[in-house]
Amino acid sequence: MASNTTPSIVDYIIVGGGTAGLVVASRLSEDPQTQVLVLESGSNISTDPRVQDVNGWLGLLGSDLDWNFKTIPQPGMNGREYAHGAGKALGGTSAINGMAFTPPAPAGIDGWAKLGNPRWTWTSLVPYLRKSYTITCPDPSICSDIAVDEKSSASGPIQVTYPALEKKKNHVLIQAWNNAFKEMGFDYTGGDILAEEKTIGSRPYTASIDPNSGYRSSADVEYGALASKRGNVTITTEATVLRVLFSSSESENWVATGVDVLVNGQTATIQAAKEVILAAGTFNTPKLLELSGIGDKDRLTGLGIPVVIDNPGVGENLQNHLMSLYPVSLNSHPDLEGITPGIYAIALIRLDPDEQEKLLNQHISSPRKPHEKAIQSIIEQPNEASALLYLWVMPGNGCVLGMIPCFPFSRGSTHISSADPNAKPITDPRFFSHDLDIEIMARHAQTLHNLPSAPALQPYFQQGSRATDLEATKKFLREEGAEMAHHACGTAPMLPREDGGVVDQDLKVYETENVRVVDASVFPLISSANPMATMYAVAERAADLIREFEDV
Ligand SMILES: Cc1cc2nc3c(=O)[nH]c(=O)nc-3n(C[C@H](O)[C@H](O)[C@H](O)COP(=O)(O)OP(=O)(O)OC[C@H]3O[C@@H](n4cnc5c(N)ncnc54)[C@H](O)[C@@H]3O)c2cc1C
Repeated sequence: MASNTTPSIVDYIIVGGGTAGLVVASRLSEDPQTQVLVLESGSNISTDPRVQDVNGWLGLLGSDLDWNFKTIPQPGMNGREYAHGAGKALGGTSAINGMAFTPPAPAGIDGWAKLGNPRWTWTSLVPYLRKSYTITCPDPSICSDIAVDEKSSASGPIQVTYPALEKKKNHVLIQAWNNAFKEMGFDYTGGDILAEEKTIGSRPYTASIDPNSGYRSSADVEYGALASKRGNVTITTEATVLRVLFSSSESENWVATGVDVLVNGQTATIQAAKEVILAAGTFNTPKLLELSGIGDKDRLTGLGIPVVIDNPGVGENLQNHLMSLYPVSLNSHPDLEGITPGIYAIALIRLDPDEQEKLLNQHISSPRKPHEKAIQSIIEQPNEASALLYLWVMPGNGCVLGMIPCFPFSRGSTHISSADPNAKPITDPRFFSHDLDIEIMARHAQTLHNLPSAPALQPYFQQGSRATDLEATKKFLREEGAEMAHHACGTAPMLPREDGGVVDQDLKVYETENVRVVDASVFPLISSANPMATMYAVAERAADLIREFEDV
């Protein structure tokens, strides 16, 4: 798959062979006349048992396959700092992640339009979601048992399945979970996972696992393999791009001529006849933009980097999910004999609407910022969720109940602090810097802590002792109970320039002729849940924009 002979000129240079980069490489190379080069820092580990093993992904964090980014201490979280994973390998983070495959909430994507991108709506994205994955039941009779509709409107390279459904024994606990949420007013939503009618409700857990091989189905294994069969694609691994090069601006916009890349210990210049596409991820893409002279002029000048485009939005708007985990023990109940470990089910829930309205009025001051308005308009809709809960059975009698608030209000940043390409960026998510985040999370944490005593679940769970008083819950979350999910995005956002935007609706970097960003840094608003499914769809659409199949 990977090549040692890197061409010196191609049509498209894709910086980063990760989740998004390999989708774009695979689609652009469908035209045999188009020469595509992927430059990836990591190596090709597609057949490495460590990544294939779907149960071993937690062990990849902090390994040689991880960029090992870190946040600075977070004042809103008792000064804690966090290690943020990011895949350094062909396949990028799709090769090391937790594989939860959760499509975005329709209203969440419509929020992108509300933020100033009228042509990015749920309706415009859904064909690309369908184009990116195929979902298969482990066994049709098993799926009908739990009311999963076998029919799906999707057919694409990423293989998705329902891992917990395979063992019929597991269904009792899943049914109990569904019943518990039904009792709370959140009905089960089986069927097509691209549910358009409503986001709230419980649903089966779906993961990017190939049901035939039982291995991880990642961008390298699926899209990368498609691309590498073609003679017009070169994938060079262990190649780190240092900067994008520009010709002096004769016209209104800057033209990228290529990149400088470190490969085999040597710096080489590679030319792009058409475009440079940055797909280096949420932390490395803004870093590369800044190293290339695109960013806040004072920051760049202070570091001795010649300014190409003064855009203070680069590296700002960082968003990430927080999560809270509640370890509980299962009872030795006959219904649970022989159950297998793994994530069983999820549920998307919302707060009591009156309480939520009070909170929004109390904690958002006027004038409301664009993202505050957009989030409010999403979570006020009766069918939209403000948190995702999940049930994860551990080996033995252990179990973890998890909760992730869907749309955080806090915004952070990631910036270079040195012109040295080897230096890590300084990342400050500013968790809980917006009051609403702790208020909303604490209320959902109370629901989480009460779950084991829900009538439908109570026979199966030993009762825990977590505080449910609101103030105590807030304190607990700040001090130890809130953890960072690895869903960072938004640091080169698709937004109007005056609102801090870095790319336009064609994903083109403002004031450039031919530099695009296609990775999670363009998300103007975080996906309601795990972002990988959204990433694949955005990358599929980006490929059509680049080859002008679609005129947004
Ligand atoms: C531990 C962990 C668990 C997660 N679990 C889930 C989950 O279960 N479900 C879910 O939906 N999401 C999950 N995510 C998030 C999700 O995987 C990411 O949001 C998504 O994969 C990001 O895709 P991307 O294309 O933006 O970046 P990436 O996939 O990270 O791709 C960027 C690529 O660029 C390369 N690169 C960077 N800099 C350079 C450079 N200078 N030169 C050349 N190459 C470079 C990188 O090595 C990498 O391959 C998880 C993330 C982590 C870290």
